[in-house]
Amino acid sequence: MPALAATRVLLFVADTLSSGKFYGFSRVVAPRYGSVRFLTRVTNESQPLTLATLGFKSERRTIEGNEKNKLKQGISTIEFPQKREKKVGLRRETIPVKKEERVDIAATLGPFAAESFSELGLPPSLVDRLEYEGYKVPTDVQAAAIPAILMDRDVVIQSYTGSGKTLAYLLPILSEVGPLKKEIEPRTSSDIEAMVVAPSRELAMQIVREIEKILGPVDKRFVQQLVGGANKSRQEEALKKNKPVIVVGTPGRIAEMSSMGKLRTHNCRYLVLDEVDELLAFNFREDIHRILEHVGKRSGANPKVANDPKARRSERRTIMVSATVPFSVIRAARSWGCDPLLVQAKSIVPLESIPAPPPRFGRSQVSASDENPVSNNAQAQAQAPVQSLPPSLTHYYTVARIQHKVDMLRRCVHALDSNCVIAFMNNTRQLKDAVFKLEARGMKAAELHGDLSKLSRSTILKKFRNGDVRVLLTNELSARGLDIPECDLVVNLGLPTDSTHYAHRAGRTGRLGRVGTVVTICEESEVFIAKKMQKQLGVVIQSCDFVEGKLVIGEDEKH
Ligand SMILES: Nc1ncnc2c1ncn2[C@@H]1O[C@H](COP(=O)(O)OP(=O)(O)OP(=O)(O)O)[C@@H](O)[C@H]1O
Repeated sequence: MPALAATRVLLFVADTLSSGKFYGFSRVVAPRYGSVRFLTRVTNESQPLTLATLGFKSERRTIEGNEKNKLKQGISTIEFPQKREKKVGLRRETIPVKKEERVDIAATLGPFAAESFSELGLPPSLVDRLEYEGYKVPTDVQAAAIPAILMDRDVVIQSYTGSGKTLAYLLPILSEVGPLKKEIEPRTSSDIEAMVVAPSRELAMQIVREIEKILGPVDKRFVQQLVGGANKSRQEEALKKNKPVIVVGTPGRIAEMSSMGKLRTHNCRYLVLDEVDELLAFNFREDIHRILEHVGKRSGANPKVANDPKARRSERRTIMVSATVPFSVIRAARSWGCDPLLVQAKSIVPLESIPAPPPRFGRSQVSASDENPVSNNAQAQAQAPVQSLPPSLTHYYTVARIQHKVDMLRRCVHALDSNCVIAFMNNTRQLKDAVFKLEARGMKAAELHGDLSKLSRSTILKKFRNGDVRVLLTNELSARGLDIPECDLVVNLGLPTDSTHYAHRAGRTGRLGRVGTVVTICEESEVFIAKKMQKQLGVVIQSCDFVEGKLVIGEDEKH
């Protein structure tokens, strides 16, 4: 790190957030990496925290005329494959991708927006790999989180589903550990340097694939999956043979390997808890506790550190991530992290500045918006009330008797001409029956749930991703983190238990600015739940019906 930058880091760390002031970015010219952004203190405390108020945006060039066109066409517009070939039933047909599926990140640049990854202080080797894989413009949450993590801060990252949170934490980690890191020096130990924990095998494997993609085919051995249900001795052998720098896994398998002494994590520099609010659930508590206690802890080596809990904590960076961050996460992050920051697409605030929500009584269901710390934070009042759902989603509900719900699903898929559908049910035993009914009517369907073997689960997901399955019937297992960009429709056959669950299910569609539709099929007696969620999430859930192959909006909604 250049001397000037190092000085700023020290100043920054010394001048802690105890002053209650917010921090932003400034640019330092670093000979090796071009210009790099660093956090500095904001002088004008009365202004909202944006790149402009931080003197960040002002450094951006204004792009006009031809250059703007070029930027839109070449640099900043992400283009998805224009055609998706898919087998529907026995027919094989080519489905053109909808026009709206072109995501123009540059057109929606927010206050923390950056025009390139190199602007954010990532090393050139990593930026080259990103370019090669087609990642050219950072999303808002990436532009905010990457510099904050590079500044060695503990963070909680909250941003709506499909907004690119995975790369928001992976890129700063990959710029510090592994073959693409800034300072290339020979590795002196075979210790794990970064660990990512995710609540499901599918999500953990998805993160592994994302890291492998960035590392490239030669270096992908530097990441190792440690998911439950997979062969343990093979995982042990791979750890010994490949000496990975990053491990990604589920809490149970990681905790098991750790207690068996198979994982060398005392020098681990980064611990990521992805879908942290889910990882705080009771069933993961013991494993997560073990992980937090053992990863990146060198207590004993330095008696001064061993006696000071805060110093011990600060040996490792703790990064917590989710689209939904209830106050329980804020509380946990405060006790596990060291002066952590809450990083969102358009703001960065110290967690200490977030007040506890007022106690509430008599609520049967938890409200995502009520529990969202930001809506309780005066700093963030100007922000949209819905922060866990992408704005590109359209929400509907329709009414059907329980025995007609699957048929309503089929009519809904036809009317919306959807080709990649995830339908949620609450009871695993009903999934098989629903698949049978859809297949009998010529609609390719498959079930996905936790009772299937790891191999069956990955085979079904592969088929769904490839377009060999049109409707994936599943339960809560698939609600979190699953990234299938082509998914254009989510259907709730069984109602989600609360608005947090609604948000994660709904977020499987409309990824990264794509259009998406969410339809909840209620019984008459369940309509009030859909209306309650509409209020809690701050979205419009319109009533509709599917008649003669068309979607018809309910009469009362038209007025
Ligand atoms: N800068 C970028 N440019 C293009 N594509 C991107 C960029 N960042 C992320 N993506 C893609 O966007 C999709 C969604 O990203 P990701 O899965 O990280 O979202 P998320 O915010 O973690 O969602 P969720 O809350 O549902 O877990 C992925 O397919 C990812 O590869």
